[in-house]
Amino acid sequence: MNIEAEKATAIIGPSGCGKSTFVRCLNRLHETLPMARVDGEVRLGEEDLYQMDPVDVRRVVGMVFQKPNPFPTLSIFDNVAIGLRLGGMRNKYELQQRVEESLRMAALWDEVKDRLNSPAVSLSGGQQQRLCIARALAVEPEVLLMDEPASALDPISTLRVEELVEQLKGSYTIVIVTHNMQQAARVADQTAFFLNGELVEFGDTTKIFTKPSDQRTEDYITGRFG
Ligand SMILES: Nc1ncnc2c1ncn2[C@@H]1O[C@H](COP(=O)(O)OP(=O)(O)OP(=O)(O)O)[C@@H](O)[C@H]1O
Repeated sequence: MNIEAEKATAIIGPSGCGKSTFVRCLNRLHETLPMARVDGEVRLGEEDLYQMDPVDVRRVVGMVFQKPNPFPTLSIFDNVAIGLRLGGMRNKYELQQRVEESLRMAALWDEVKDRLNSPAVSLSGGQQQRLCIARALAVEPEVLLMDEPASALDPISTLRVEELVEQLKGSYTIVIVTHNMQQAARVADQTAFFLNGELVEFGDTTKIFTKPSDQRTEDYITGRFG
């Protein structure tokens, strides 16, 4: 698959078809599983991600998971700052700047600017998810992987996350796993359809949803299965 830079690519397919497994290959998370074996190649520009230090890979390729997972003992500020501090940023002013910028990009700043020292877990689920997006953006990744980022959220928070994907895709390369075909159609420029661990079809979202080449894609998007 040639995932285009600074666009949003959706990964769709029925439950268990391998969507999460696929995106986890893109930032090498699956290697943490016992008995994992690696085949093939993932390139970011000219660089082979599997030749890089995995810690560097995860800085360049950030990830947001289905359930918001802020660090429960840390404040809102520290959740966003942690990656920067681990990367060696010590200057307080610089940290503040970057935290604010990341929270603004995640469309959360206005809601939290007066309580940055409150625990992250005091936020609503939708706010926590935007906090996790801010945490991922703080270290300035090139790619943002989102594994069903809105499926645990209410409709209003879902809409906010979708709006965010729209905004972010001009600056970041986004790969979003979604169960929701309408969501894929709304936010993604390109869509990949997976079935039984196999990539069946990949192309422009409009084409996948209006004129798919493969019968299995057509059956899935018209609701015949899955
Ligand atoms: N290409 C593959 N070959 C063999 N097994 C695979 C392949 N891809 C995924 N699997 C296995 O299939 C199972 C489901 O995969 P995964 O969780 O990635 O699916 P999913 O599409 O994200 O599912 P869900 O939508 O329910 O979250 C896992 O046990 C995974 O190890």
